[in-house]
Amino acid sequence: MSPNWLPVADALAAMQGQVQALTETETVPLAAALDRVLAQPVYASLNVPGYDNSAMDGYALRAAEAAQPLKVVGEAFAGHPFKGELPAASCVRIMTGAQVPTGADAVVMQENVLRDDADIEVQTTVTAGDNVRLCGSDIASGSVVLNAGQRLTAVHVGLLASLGIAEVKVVRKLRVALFSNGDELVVPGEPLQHDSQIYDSNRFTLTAMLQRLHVDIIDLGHIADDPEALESAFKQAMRSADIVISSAGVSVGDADHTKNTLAKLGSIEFWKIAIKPGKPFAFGRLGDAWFCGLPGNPVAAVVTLDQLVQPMLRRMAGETIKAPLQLTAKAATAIKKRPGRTDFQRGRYTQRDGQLWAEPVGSQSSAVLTSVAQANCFLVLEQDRGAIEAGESITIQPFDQLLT
Ligand SMILES: Nc1nc2c(c(=O)[nH]1)N[C@H]1C(S)=C(S)[C@@H](COP(=O)(O)OP(=O)(O)OC[C@H]3O[C@@H](n4cnc5c(N)ncnc54)[C@H](O)[C@@H]3O)O[C@H]1N2
Ligand code: MOO
Repeated sequence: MSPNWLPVADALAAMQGQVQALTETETVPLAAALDRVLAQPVYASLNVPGYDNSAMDGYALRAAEAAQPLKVVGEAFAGHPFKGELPAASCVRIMTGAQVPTGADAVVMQENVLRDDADIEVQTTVTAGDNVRLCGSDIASGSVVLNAGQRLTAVHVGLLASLGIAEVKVVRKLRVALFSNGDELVVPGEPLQHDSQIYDSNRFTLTAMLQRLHVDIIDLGHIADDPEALESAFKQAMRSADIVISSAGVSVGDADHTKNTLAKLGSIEFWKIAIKPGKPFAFGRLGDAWFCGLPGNPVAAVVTLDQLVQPMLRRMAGETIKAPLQLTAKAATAIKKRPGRTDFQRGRYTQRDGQLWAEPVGSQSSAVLTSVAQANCFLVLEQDRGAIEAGESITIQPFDQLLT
């Protein structure tokens, strides 16, 4: 193995260590809060539920009196409570969500009650607290409901609404400039002029993956393999973005100008990672912006954005980072692998007889995007590992939000 290839964990640690979370914030209404990152913790200013209420349609009563006939003295509906205290030897007809009357300490489901005009007979044993949802049992007033750094899901938005919160302070969106590089590239929709042209698929794949991260994308199109054109794209990108991402031109070919341009306008932090695919990944500084140069091979671009750039983007966006979900599976077939790089092979996992099984799918060439389309996970094969036999344990990483 070349000593210059940085292990994946070291690359991730270096990127995480260097970038900082944005400090600018904005306040957004709840309806626009989905997928934004909280800039400060949210405290509950009230109890949820705000009062003891019934979990069932039935009768509110005192558990200690449940064995005797009880007189129905009134009704309680959600939003329309029973007024006053429950008299002795009586009960209140109550609906789900209605406030439990003062004095009552349990609710009996109507299915467990015999009703005869104005009286009921309870047909079951009753304990105080039965079918009562206590005030503050979901959220206690004064408690932290969500921490700063939380990316808001639909359920988080619902929690905030349940507290009466109409707007939240979030970290401003990350600005990501993106361009692809290569004389062979043609924009989809335009005709290919000759045999050695290809469609610029990477810019569309990467844009779509970035959309899942809810960043603002500054699309600079595709740039020719020309140092001057590249320099001007770099300059435009670094003026407008927090992070600049490019595809292709990071290898050692005569038309691979990305690295030199980065060195000229900024600095290269590292280049060449022990990852397969994606080895010629470049990371550096461009003025106030960060730069990630993804390799041109379509699968390498996908893997490096997902595995190396995504955690860094999340950190810059102010998010508290979680390690990706990794599971242990058994290899369903033998798997080709050479020691030297951590492989992210495209695979499929299934569950059979209580056991996860996984195997590579399609071609493992980094030019073959269809294998990613057929896969549902990465087979994460450790750097020092060699060929794997069927039945050996392997680590899999189910595709995350960027790839599903
Ligand atoms: N002598 C060496 N050659 C190569 C090495 C190496 O270490 N030594 N590394 C190989 C690896 S690994 C990769 S990955 C590629 C990376 O190449 P570049 O990032 O410089 O990209 P290009 O050479 O321009 O293109 C590679 C490949 O990808 C296609 N491509 C480029 N852009 C797009 C796009 N926007 N959409 C779709 N496809 C794209 C391009 O046509 C090439 O086929 O270098 C190896 N070579
Ligand atoms: O990164 Mo390259 O895609 O390993 O072939």
